Amino acid sequence: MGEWINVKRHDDIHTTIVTLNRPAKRNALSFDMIRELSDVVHGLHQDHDTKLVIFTGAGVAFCAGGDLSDFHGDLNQGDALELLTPMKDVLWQITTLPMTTIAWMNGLARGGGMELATACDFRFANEAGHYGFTQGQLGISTGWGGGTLLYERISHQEAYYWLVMADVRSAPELKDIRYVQATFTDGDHILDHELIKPFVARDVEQLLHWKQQWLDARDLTRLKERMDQEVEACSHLWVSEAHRQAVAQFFNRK
Ligand SMILES: CC[C@@H](C(=O)O)C(=O)SCCNC(=O)CCNC(=O)[C@H](O)C(C)(C)COP(=O)(O)OP(=O)(O)OC[C@H]1O[C@@H](n2cnc3c(N)ncnc32)[C@H](O)[C@@H]1OP(=O)(O)O
Repeated sequence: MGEWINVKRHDDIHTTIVTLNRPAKRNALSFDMIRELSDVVHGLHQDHDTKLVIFTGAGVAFCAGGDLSDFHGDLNQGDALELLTPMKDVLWQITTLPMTTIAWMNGLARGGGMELATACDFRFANEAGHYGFTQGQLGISTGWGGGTLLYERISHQEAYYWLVMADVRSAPELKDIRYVQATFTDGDHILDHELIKPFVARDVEQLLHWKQQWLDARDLTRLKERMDQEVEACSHLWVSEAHRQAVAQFFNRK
């Protein structure tokens, strides 16, 4: 078991649950966590016996995005580019995993936490949570490639509008724009949940085939280029006064 990322394999049903485990910080992704998550995801790429991977968070949050103590407001553009890139690589690796992936959004998510969910094939959201691509409120744009991925998940019009509004939405609102497949209220026992049972019922070959079909339907070279461009664009906004002030305001809020 890792320090920040728990991995629980259920070999009998070919399913693995990956849990971000930093509840006191709302599972905000520090550099250490990103390194650990990267190792986990690379391991999954070599795993030919798993058909389903479920990403979730411990405590009340799915993920509060990048840890703003690590991704702080005083980085220069080059440093921001360098520091944002590893998580973009993780999101790329998650997107291209050979098995079906689900974001079980057990609670709130913000910023990069939404990007992580967007890298998964399907999303289910707790009705108690609230969710936002709030980067626009921080003077930046999505920095890990998740804005690009959002255009793969929902209509271009809704994606564009949400990124500009940068607002926080309820789970039913996410369902309205088809960002999540369904919402839930009782999500503690993931594998027993009615929403997950149909995935578990499919066999390994079926799920691997459908995932490959999804990957084949995309221009992955262009998708990767667009994710790289997104990180570059975010790194330029990172040095803006609006961003520096927004991060300072977050830490001074209490
Ligand atoms: C870097 C990549 C970039 C991207 O590509 O998008 C990003 O992800 S930028 C980060 C975007 N995320 C945010 O702006 C979220 C900031 N956090 C919040 O707005 C709130 O904390 C919350 C997530 C809505 C939760 O609110 P609440 O339940 O009221 O808890 P607290 O605010 O008291 O937080 C508890 C604890 O967690 C720490 N925390 C939360 N989020 C982060 C974060 N992103 N980075 C670092 N630390 C975070 C918060 O400081 C509290 O710590 P303590 O004060 O020590 O208790």
